[in-house]
Amino acid sequence: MPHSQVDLEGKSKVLVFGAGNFGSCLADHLADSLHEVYVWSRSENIVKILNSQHRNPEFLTDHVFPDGLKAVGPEFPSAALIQEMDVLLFAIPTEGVRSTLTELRPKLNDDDLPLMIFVNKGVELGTGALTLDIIADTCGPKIAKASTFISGPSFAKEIIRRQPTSVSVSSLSDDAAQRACKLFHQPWFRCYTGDDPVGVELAGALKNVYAIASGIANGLGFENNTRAMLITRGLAEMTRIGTAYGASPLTFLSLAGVGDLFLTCSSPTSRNYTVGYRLGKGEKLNYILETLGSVAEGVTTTKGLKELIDELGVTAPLAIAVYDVLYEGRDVAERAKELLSLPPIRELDLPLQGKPAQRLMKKLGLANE
Ligand SMILES: NC(=O)C1=CN([C@@H]2O[C@H](COP(=O)(O)OP(=O)(O)OC[C@H]3O[C@@H](n4cnc5c(N)ncnc54)[C@H](O)[C@@H]3O)[C@@H](O)[C@H]2O)C=CC1
Ligand SMILES: O=C(CO)COP(=O)(O)O
Repeated sequence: MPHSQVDLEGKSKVLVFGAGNFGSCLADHLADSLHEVYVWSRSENIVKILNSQHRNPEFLTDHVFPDGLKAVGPEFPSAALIQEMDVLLFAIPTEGVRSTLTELRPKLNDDDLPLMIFVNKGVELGTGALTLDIIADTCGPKIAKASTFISGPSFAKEIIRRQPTSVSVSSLSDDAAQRACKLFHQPWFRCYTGDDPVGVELAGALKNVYAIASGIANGLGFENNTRAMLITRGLAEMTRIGTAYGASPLTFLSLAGVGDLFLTCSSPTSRNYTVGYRLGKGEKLNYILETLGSVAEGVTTTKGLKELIDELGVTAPLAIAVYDVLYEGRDVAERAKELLSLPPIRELDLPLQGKPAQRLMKKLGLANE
């Protein structure tokens, strides 16, 4: 039976790309549900220790992984292994997606394509591209249209302890979203399907920028009222950007939207919040990134977002302020003071345009010229 027809309520073969915090935790979740799971790491040490001691020496180091979980690498997985898989799950930062898919593409069997699921939360540096766009460029529209995006309030450190968690599972293909949902859904990991991957991707990427802002505010000594202001005005800004892009405004009220925004703006478990907090305390960005030990996608996303905001012509004072602090060397306290001195505006205003998403849908053959 072709992999695309495999009923994922049964047991599936899954290859996870990336053995960082999120890749390891999702591999653990799926192996625990008795799927046959392989995780690829570029680190020889991680592969060795995961296979011999069922531990990841760099991420989630306290956790003992299921015996059935197998690590592969550091070489890129072989065509033979890839073609055996029902599902490929990509848990690598957005900056690595294009090169990974370029290497993967010739190894795929076009007559028997696996379900492809992406969990990264960012826009590509230099191009501002969403992952859906990167997939279309590297793998073509057929694979892009069937790709699925999982996003939502989901700290790896809590999933690994089976804290009840919910996520948005979105794809242009309802069948693919349903299959991904069946694969992951458990009482402690509830999945909600949807058909706005553009909105889900934008929400997941943008919330990281506002998490940096929230961390900065807390680092500067501001408390709960200020955080609530940032979350609410951040949501208005995200929705404005997303709607101008062509996403549904409702997506920003989903788990991938306000759910993840609330989570990452409120907790030091968030790496993006932590980057902001340390900036607010006066540390230098380079030093923070060198010592963080894990990716904070919001830092690169802020750069791509600035270009997108300019292109769309939307008002996004919080995102621009984060950009100024990260990339223009602006002093955090001074920049916060400027934000607080802005004149009042109408509270809710959504421009309905959507040209980038329309261009992307045309590329995928889903919209008329
Ligand atoms: N940690 C979390 O709680 C969550 C993370 N995410 C997203 O998942 C993605 C991965 O995040 P984490 O696993 O937390 O990051 P991490 O920093 O813990 O691990 C990233 C992993 O990707 C690998 N990697 C980096 N560049 C690569 C490349 N070019 N090719 C192949 N592998 C590469 C690294 O070696 C590492 O194993 C990010 O986009 C993040 O926003 C999403 C939800 C929750
Ligand atoms: O996206 C996340 C949880 O949903 C993780 O956030 P950080 O990348 O800021 O740690």
